[in-house]
Amino acid sequence: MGRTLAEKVYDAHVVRRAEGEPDLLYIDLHLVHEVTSPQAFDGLRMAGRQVRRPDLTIATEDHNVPTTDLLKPIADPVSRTQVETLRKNCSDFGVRLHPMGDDGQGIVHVIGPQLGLTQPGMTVVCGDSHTSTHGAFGALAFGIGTSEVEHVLATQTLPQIQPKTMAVTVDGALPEGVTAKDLILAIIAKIGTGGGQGHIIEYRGEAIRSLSMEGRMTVCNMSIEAGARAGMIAPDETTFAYLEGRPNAPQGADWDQAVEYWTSLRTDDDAAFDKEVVIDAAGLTPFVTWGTNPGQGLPLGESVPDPASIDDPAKRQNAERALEYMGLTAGTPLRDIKVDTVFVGSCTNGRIEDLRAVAGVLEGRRVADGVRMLVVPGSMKVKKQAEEEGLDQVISASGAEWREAGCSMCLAMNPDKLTPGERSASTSNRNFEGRQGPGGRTHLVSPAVAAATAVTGRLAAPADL
Ligand SMILES: CC(C)[C@H](C(=O)O)[C@@H](O)C(=O)O
Ligand code: SF4
Repeated sequence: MGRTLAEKVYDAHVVRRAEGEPDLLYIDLHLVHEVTSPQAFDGLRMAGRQVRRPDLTIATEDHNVPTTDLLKPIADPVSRTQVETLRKNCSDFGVRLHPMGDDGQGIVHVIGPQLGLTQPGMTVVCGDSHTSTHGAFGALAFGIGTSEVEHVLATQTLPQIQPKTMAVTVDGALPEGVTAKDLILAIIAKIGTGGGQGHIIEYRGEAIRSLSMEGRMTVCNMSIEAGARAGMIAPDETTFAYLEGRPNAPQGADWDQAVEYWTSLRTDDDAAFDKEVVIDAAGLTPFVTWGTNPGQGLPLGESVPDPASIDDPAKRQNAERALEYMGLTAGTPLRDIKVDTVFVGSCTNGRIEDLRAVAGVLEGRRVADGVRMLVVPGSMKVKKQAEEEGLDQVISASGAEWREAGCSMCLAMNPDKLTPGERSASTSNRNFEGRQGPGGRTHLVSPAVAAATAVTGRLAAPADL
C-alpha cells in the first residue's frame, strides 16, 4: 500500500525501531530560542555533554525582545536574564545565534525558512509549539518540550511515537478577499481545537496548492491550534521557487538532485489517512474569532453567538465564559465590535506578504482616532525588505507604529502588551485569556482584516472600506 507524505518523511528518519518502544528519529534541523532552552543547556552542562551537531542547530532571540530602542539594555529583569542566558549558552556550546539587532534576527519560525534552512523532507524541531509552520515546505516539523530539547542537543535524535495521519482537503478556489488566515481559522472552527489531536495534518486540494509559501506557512503555523502534532503541505514548484538561491539551499547539481527527491515527497494515490476532512473553499469569507480559543470563530458577516443555542453543555459553558471574558453580548454583529488596538505580526502573519497586504489597505488612509496600531515585522530581513519596498512609509503615514522584529504582542513576554479590558484585532494565532496581557481581549484576524479594522475602529474587511 502507498504511503502518505508524513509517513514518507517519518520513515526516512527512523534510526532505531524496536517492538514496544518509541522510534528514535534523526533530526535535521534544531531551532532554539531563549524561553525553552536554558534548562536544556544546564542539563548538558551537568552531564558534561556537548552539543552533538552545532551545525544543525541555530538560535535566535525573539520572545523577550523589545521592539523599540534596541540599543538600550532590556529593562525587564526576567527577559534580560533569558536573553543573556541564551547568549552565554550559545557561546559556551558553539551554537550559531542571531542576537537582537543582528541582520538575521527574528522570530524563530520566520528565520528558518528565510535562510533556506527549512527544506522539504526534513525533520525540524524546536522547543516551541508553532514549529508546525515549517511543515509548509513538506518538512515534518513539530514542537518539543525542554527535556526533549536537551535530548536533541545531546544526540541529534528524538524518541517519538508515530502520530496518525489526517487529510484536510480544501477543494476549489478561495474567493476574492479570502486569505490563508481566514482559511485556517475556518478549518479550526470546523474541526475544533482538538480536531487534529494525535495526528499530522496534510493540507491538500486546489485552494492549498494555489497558496504562496507565506500563505502555506500561515496555515501550517496554526495546525497546533487544531491540536495536531504537525501540519504539512507537499512540496511543489511554489516551494522550489521560494527556496532556490536562499543562503542554505542546495546549489548546482545538488539542487537538481534535491528537487528530484523533493518531488517524490507526495502522498501516493493508494495511501490511506486515518482521518479525512473536506472543505469547500468557495463558501469561505473573511473569518474572525469572538471567543477565547482559536476554534471560537465565525465569518465576519455573522453575529456573536448565543451560548443558549449550543447543545453540548461543555461547549455552552465555554462560550458563556468566553463572552463574559471578552465583554461581548450575544447577537451583536461582529462588525459592530470596536477595538482599541490592532497588532500585525507574529510567526503566523509577520512575513513580507502580510505587510504588503496591510500597506495595500492602509495606503492613502488613516488609522481611526483612538486606535493604536503596531506593525511588527517577523524578522530583521522582513523589516529591511519592507523598507526597501517603502511599506514602512505607508504604514507610518497612516498613523501606525513601525517596529523592530520579534514576537511582540503575540504574547505578553515583552513590553508590547494589552492592558486589562483592552480589545485587540490581532494577526497572531492565540486568543487565550491574558495571552496579549492580563485581562486583554483578542480577536484573531487576517492582515487584511487587521488593516481595515484599524481604519474603521471596528472589525472590518477591506471590502467594507
Ligand atoms: C514560549 C513558547 C514555549 C510558546 C510556544 O511553545 O508556543 C510560545 O511561542 C507561544 O506561542 O505560546
Ligand atoms: S510569534 Fe507568537 S506564536 Fe510565534 S513563536 Fe512568538 S510567541 Fe509563539
